[in-house]
Amino acid sequence: MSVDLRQGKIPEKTVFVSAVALVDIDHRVLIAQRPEGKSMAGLWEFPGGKVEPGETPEMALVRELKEELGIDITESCLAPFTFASFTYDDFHLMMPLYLCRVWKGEITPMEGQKVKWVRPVRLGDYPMPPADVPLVAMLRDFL
Ligand SMILES: Nc1nc2c([nH]c(=O)n2[C@H]2C[C@H](O)[C@@H](COP(=O)(O)OP(=O)(O)OP(=O)(O)O)O2)c(=O)[nH]1
Ligand SMILES: [Mg+2]
Repeated sequence: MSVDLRQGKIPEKTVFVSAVALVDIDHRVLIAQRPEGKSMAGLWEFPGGKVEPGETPEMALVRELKEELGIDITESCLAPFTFASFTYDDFHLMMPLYLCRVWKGEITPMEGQKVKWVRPVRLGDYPMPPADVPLVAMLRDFL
């Protein structure tokens, strides 16, 4: 008989997601509400999404920000900031968070999602996925 001595949840897979905090000149950060029909619908998140095979996290963000927000960013403007490593019920999330202060185009929610510019001290007013809680604390200290 084998006994599993590991404590807690054992994730069956790791999901690699790339996310970005867009920062405006007033040091506010853009968050977007996850649309109905997606997992964690209604929670507020940093823009981004799953890194597809053959992509770097930077390439994934260039693609996702075009798809989700209609803006162009260049990989060179993405500054690595921190990361989330969090075990959900059915997967482990690995999510680098970049900062980006420069983009081209008007922010346009392309998927009907709500977006908001929020001061870092007010981010706590918006329910976010549990993986994001430490990221919010770091943004509050840094920005
Ligand atoms: N984009 C983003 N995803 C987050 C954050 N926090 C967090 O736990 N996640 C989780 C939610 C999802 O399980 C996963 C992102 O997956 P997603 O479904 O939004 O990915 P995607 O944009 O590629 O969308 P899809 O094409 O798969 O529908 O990461 C966050 O701040 N931003
Ligand atoms: Mg997404």
